[in-house]
Amino acid sequence: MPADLSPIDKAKFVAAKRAVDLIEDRMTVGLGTGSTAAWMVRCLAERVREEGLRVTGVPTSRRTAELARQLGVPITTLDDAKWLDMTIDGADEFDPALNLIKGGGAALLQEKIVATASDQMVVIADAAKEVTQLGAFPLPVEVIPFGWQTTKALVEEMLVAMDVMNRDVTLRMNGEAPLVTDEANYILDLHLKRIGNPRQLAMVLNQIPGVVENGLFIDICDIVVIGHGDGRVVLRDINSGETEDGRVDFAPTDNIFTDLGD
Ligand SMILES: O=C(CO)[C@H](O)[C@H](O)COP(=O)(O)O
Repeated sequence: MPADLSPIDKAKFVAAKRAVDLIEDRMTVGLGTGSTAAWMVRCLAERVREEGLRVTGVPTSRRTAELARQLGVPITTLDDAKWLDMTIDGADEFDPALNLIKGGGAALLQEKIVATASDQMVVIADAAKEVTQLGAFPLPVEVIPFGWQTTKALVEEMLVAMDVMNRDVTLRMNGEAPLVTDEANYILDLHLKRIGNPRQLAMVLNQIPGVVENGLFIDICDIVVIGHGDGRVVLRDINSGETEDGRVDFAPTDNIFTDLGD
């Protein structure tokens, strides 16, 4: 086991491990995208290997599909699965109502479709992702490349009309070129600092021609599992109102480190 794993990676690992314990035999599970979700795929692969857990994963990105394949987690498409028991995914921010900002890894479109098609969405996060108000993390908005500058201008106009004070909008780049998502779209990042009414903003953004989807996940997340660097794990369930405070031993097997590519 690498001795130099950072506290943040330990926090991501323990959150992922606790969430993977929620998976039952024969479930169909949405597999999120990002560094925390990658820990989840590794922990899930362990259960498949060690316990013979029968699970079918629905990946939310090409990256996650590739990792699942490498680690031997059976996967299918959303069209095949149609409906899922659970999705486990990371987030860039979550608020007290478990509303989220997602899309830091540019997979928000597939992530939202898969999470919405699931009985339960479980978010796994290190404690730094918890905020009282969303918006410090730039809000990703997926737009089609055709006429993206017009779409950007329309987004800016809408932010003025909504009296949003901080409204810098930038095109996400990948080196010199625009970043292209798995669905061949672009991402606009909205630097808003704080979002007063996330529900309203999410609805208004999706009315703009050229906008495919936005990274606000409203009323989608059911459970958040918050990991800490010392092994403490807090699980909050928005439906039952219950909070569980526990620990996960940081004792991953060597196997789990075989694919630390992120
Ligand atoms: O929304 C996402 C990808 O589109 C990720 O879940 C989000 O960016 C969190 O990533 P990480 O776990 O690496 O912090």
